[in-house]
Amino acid sequence: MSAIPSMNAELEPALQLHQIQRRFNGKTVLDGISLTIPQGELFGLLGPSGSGKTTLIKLMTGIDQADGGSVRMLGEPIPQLKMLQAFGYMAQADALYNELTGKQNLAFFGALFGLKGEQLQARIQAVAALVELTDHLGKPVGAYSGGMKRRLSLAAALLHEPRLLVLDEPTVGIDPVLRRSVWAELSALSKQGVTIIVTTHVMDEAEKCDRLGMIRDGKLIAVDTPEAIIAQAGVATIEEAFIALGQQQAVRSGTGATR
Ligand SMILES: Nc1ncnc2c1ncn2[C@@H]1O[C@H](COP(=O)(O)OP(=O)(O)OP(=O)(O)O)[C@@H](O)[C@H]1O
Repeated sequence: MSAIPSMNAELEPALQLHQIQRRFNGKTVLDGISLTIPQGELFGLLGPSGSGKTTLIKLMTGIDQADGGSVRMLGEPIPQLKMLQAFGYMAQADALYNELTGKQNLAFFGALFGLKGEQLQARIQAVAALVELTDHLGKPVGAYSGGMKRRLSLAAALLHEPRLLVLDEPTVGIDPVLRRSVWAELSALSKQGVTIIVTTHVMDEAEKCDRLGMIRDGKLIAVDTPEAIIAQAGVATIEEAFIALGQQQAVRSGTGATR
């Protein structure tokens, strides 16, 4: 595992968001979001397209800054340069170099995290095996399929063995068999104490999370275990809960939307 940023980091929540506000061009995109995610939790963020999931995830890592409220990662205020080593981030759009091979891409990202020599080579092999790309490491990324690029981005986020993983729709474009193996690995990492925050549209993925945050129109409308959210909505599945709680929120906020 990478170095712990502060003496008390073991005792701190992985993330603490307090009253987060974010506006773009005068429009409020995140509105008063408060959320604490303890270390070791597998936390899922669920919400319709445009509800603010990516914006929230960017604020959690310090890639973007809130207009109001505060974010702490492992007890440290975010954004902060030294915290960049503390987490692995997989963006929704793959930030890969098409003209470089898969291996060269991983070597580049590994070097950014201070990995070198045998350690770097060993980590490249380990993460490539994990996402089943070992046989494709020598190919230029421009020749990869969309799913292969997603898998390479996930491998890059895992290279430096971060204590916190922030993944924006990591399984989009990945076939169901590999999706299952990626989730098996996320569950295994979570059991080892790695905190994982993941956005998803896929309901069976949401059910695998320890807790879920449902976001709608920039507000957190439910935060709890999948079972408790289903019970709260008085329905049988997460998908139904998602629809029912969304409709209740729409009625409360007077938007009338039914998504
Ligand atoms: N840099 C930006 N400038 C202006 N508007 C933005 C910017 N980033 C996000 N938005 C707006 O904020 C809202 C929330 O976007 P966000 O990408 O966070 O949603 P999302 O829930 O991640 O959606 P999806 O599931 O489709 O990825 C949208 O209305 C989007 O257009």
